[in-house]
Amino acid sequence: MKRRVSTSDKNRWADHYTQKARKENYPARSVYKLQEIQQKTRLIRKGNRVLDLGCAPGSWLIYAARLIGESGQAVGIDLKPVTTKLPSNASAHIGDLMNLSETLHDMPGAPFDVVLSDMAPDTTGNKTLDAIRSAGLAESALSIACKHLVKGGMFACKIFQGSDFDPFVENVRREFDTVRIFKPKSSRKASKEIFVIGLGKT
Ligand SMILES: C[S@@+](CC[C@H](N)C(=O)[O-])C[C@H]1O[C@@H](n2cnc3c(N)ncnc32)[C@H](O)[C@@H]1O
Repeated sequence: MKRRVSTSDKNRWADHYTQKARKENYPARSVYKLQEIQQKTRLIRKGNRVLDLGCAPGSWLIYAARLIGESGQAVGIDLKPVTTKLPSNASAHIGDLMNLSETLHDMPGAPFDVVLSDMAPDTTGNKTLDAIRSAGLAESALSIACKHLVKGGMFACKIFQGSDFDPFVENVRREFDTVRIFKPKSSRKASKEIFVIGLGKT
């Protein structure tokens, strides 16, 4: 018989990742989504230059900085400041990525080996509207990746599934050798979020 998932079960689940993040000194449990993506695709490598779009509060940035080591460089951008202390090979900048693409040429580390986007809109509760906004952010991330990735570069991007999801995947397919769609275990089952991964910028 199927067991209903109670609110307390959901809270326990959330607590598991929150507590693990706290123990491992990450400011957010979203780090485990990138960790799963990394285990599946080996997206980020030692010495890489990584651009992290929507980087606050900074857990992806810290994890990426660990993977790339001292010879690499991780640069993050977000509407909000990152207040967590970052390692010396990582930096965070404030900016709105819906209209910042051109100025990214001047960023330290550009052009990049990897572009990540965990950008998400403030959710309204209206799933259709949230998905449209998420797709706008994902398209903006893809356009940044196309302008600022090296040939052969990698891309991983969050999007909420909705009517713009399939066209977005097609747009990524046009720009990369291989495309994978991935729902991490650490992502809430009820969440519409999913990751589109582009391997090998053409
Ligand atoms: C889920 S959080 C990212 C968490 C981050 N990956 C981490 O592990 O710490 C999503 C972020 O996207 C950012 N964001 C949303 N719209 C943005 C925009 N237009 N420009 C820059 N950042 C944006 C939000 O401010 C928010 O911090």
